[in-house]
Amino acid sequence: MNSSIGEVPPEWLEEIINLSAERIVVVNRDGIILYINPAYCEFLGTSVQNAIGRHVKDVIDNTRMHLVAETGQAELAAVQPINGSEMIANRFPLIVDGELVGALGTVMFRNPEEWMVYQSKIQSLIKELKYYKRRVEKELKSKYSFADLIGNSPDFLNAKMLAERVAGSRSAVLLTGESGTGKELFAHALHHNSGRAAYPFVPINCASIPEQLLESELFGYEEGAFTGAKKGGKKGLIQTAGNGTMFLDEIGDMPLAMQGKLLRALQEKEIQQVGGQKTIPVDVRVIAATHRNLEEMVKKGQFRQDLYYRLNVIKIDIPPLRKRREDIELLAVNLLKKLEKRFHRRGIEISKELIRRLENHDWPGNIRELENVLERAINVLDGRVLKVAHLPLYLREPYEQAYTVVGGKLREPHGKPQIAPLRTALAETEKSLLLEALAVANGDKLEAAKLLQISKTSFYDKCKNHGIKSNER
Ligand SMILES: Nc1ncnc2c1ncn2[C@@H]1O[C@H](COP(=O)(O)OP(=O)(O)OP(=O)(O)O)[C@@H](O)[C@H]1O
Repeated sequence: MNSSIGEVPPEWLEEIINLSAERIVVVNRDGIILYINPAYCEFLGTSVQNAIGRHVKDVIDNTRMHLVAETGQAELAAVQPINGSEMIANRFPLIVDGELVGALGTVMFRNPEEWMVYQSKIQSLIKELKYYKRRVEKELKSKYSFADLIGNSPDFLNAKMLAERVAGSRSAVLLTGESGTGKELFAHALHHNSGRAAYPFVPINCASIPEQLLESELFGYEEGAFTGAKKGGKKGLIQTAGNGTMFLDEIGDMPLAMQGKLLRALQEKEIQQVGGQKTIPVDVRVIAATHRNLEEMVKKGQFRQDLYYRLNVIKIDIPPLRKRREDIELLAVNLLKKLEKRFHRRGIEISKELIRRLENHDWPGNIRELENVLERAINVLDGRVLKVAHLPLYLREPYEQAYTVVGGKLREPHGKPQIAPLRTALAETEKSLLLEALAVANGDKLEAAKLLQISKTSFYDKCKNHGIKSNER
């Protein structure tokens, strides 16, 4: 073994030992003391000269050093009464060149009180660690089951029944449907009902991760792979999903170069980190989703055919809300219950007129749009009944009396103006515009960002700030 200890002047060694452990003793296999430091001797009421060469049992009360030197079994943090004090002792077998030659004993803490102080510090760190571990685990658990998928219309029930049937399979699933139809919810439920439920569910939004970062996010990287790479490297999301499910949302937005790398990983069931040489085996189930027409994209050369076949083993098409209008009332009632919990409200009712209005809308943003509309309505609700007047402008008739936010003023239906705080008014207007852009763009976020003349990243950030779900990772 290479060691630089020879470089240290021999006269320093004893001081180094004294500094590294307050009290220290070394015995040979027969339990004879070969070394003991002055600090230990002082505590024992003896001297170094007196102790060296004697059996350890004759020098230290209640010692077990000779036993450790015989058995080779370490004893850590053992309470040992010495000279009337409870000490915390560590006893290690000394193994040199593979052979047990004796034992090393250290007394870490002078008394249990000192140990308690250390312990309570470590204990609180362990508690903190456990807390964060639980949080991360919770984040990576699927949050929804099939019971959370609301709807009784025939097309929706068909999709749900197919999903329930294939949940336990190892095969890849491709979820198709417009934005906001519930593809991510289906993915959660599929994972929840599979044999992988105890392992992570890792959603990855292929559209929201900048292209240059996607590879290192998916595959991870080794230390020093590129400038700015974290020390120790970083585990990729595919590895994080180990034994669990990886949900590749907006797969149609994955750049072609990455599609090739992903296909290789899925076929070979192993990955290579960016800047790394070794192959890491991975076992993940893939659920992919898109609102795009992948077949068309394959024809146009925008999506790899081989990857399409690999992902499209089981295809589940989720119908848009306008094709299941009969579910709107049921959905609105259920979403309202969810929102009531979030906003700590109770007993809110929905007027029949409002339900009719909701049923007549085309919902380009689907259930996400419905959820946002109801959330907005709760925010401007003063009584207990949600009415058409609480809907955003684009869902109302132009002549209807309504709550509006105009020039920073919240206007009630009967016309009495109320001043709304500027920040609230601006935020409300921004949120409305984001939703309207999404609605006009048929839920296509890239298109919505273009309409608003802002970047895709800024659009995602704003959606996130307003709780408009954009599945960012
Ligand atoms: N069947 C349903 N029952 C109850 N809530 C639903 C249902 N479908 C969707 N939702 C709710 O609608 C919102 C949008 O759903 P989700 O994010 O799953 O849609 P998506 O199709 O994945 O959207 P995108 O393509 O934009 O990522 C979520 O808040 C979800 O909880």
